[in-house]
Amino acid sequence: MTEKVALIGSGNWGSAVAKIVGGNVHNFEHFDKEVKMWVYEEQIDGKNLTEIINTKHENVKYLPGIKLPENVVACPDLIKTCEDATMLVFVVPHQFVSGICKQLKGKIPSNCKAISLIKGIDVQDNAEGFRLITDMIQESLGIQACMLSGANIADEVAEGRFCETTIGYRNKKDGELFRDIFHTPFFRVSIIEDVVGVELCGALKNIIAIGGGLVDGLKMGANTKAAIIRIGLYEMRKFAKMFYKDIKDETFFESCGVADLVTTCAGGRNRKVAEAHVTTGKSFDQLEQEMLNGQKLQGTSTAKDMYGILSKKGLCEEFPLMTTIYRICYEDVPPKRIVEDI
Ligand SMILES: NC(=O)C1=CN([C@@H]2O[C@H](COP(=O)(O)OP(=O)(O)OC[C@H]3O[C@@H](n4cnc5c(N)ncnc54)[C@H](O)[C@@H]3O)[C@@H](O)[C@H]2O)C=CC1
Ligand SMILES: O=C(CO)COP(=O)(O)O
Repeated sequence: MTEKVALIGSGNWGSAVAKIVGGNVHNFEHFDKEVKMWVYEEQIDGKNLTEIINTKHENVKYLPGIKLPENVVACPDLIKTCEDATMLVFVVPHQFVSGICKQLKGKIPSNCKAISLIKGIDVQDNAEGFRLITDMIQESLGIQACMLSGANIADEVAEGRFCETTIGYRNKKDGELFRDIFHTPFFRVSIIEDVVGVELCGALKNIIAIGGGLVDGLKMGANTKAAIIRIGLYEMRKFAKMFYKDIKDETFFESCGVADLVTTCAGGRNRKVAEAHVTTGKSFDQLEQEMLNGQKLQGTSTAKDMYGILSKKGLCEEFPLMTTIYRICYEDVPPKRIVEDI
């Protein structure tokens, strides 16, 4: 059977993976060579971004300087992008997934499979708990979803610098199929049977990355950064296992676990904006606008979601690092409390 891949999202990471997937479909007989990519349409110098991508073969706003394969076709219509696909790759900031799933409901082939590359969780107002993005995709669209996450800063991946990543699967055949479209000699994919573990590592590390940036802004040095990473990993594992006892310990040693935590505390957007929060005193929202040119921070909203869950369950004292990071982001608590309150 011929598989047809559609990419839902075309931001910084979405564009980097478009380069990989567009290249890899040529390596296997069973993949359709056209890869449609849904673009949230916007105007750049009076032109549609989709038109620019389809003529220049470059996402000039979200991944400038990187050529995309010509078989990646940008499309502003979500339904048209997905209606004939058998493999859906979700790669949008987490706050937009629920709206996308609502639009796609009943509009995709029933034999579709999905993979999420999204680092975040879904928390509805007044809800006690939270929902995984892969569960949201599965429940709203009635299809199985794998999860890909790893130490993967998009610009470095797009430049072809070696790194690893992790795919979590429930159904091994799906995991292998998705590995085929992502694996390259410079983007090494491991597949493991732990969707939830891979997903929670990716979501929670974004909160800790804010902590990494705060201590950079405070010029606290390498030992303090290492402490934030260690305590962060401890809280990530404790939280994940508290809600999902079947998550495997080994998952935290994969690229999606400790490696992503290290890279994101060293070089990610959450880190960069948190550092600037300390040095400028500006709010995270303002800095996101000023520094990221339309890219989205995931760590602050995840910290808020997490705090909502912890406070409703009376668990804040058990997770002092995540709680303090939330308070610094949203309650004007001074950044130096990051080391005083943990
Ligand atoms: N950038 C990176 O280095 C990495 C990002 N990720 C994860 O991948 C996911 C997607 O991130 P990026 O591709 O970097 O996105 P991004 O941060 O570049 O986000 C901007 C994208 O959101 C779109 N957008 C804006 N408003 C929208 C709306 N109302 N509805 C739908 N889309 C809208 C923009 O058009 C643009 O494509 C996130 O969960 C992120 O944590 C994972 C690994 C690496
Ligand atoms: O997830 C990432 C790297 O693996 C990117 O992190 P940021 O969103 O902080 O840039």
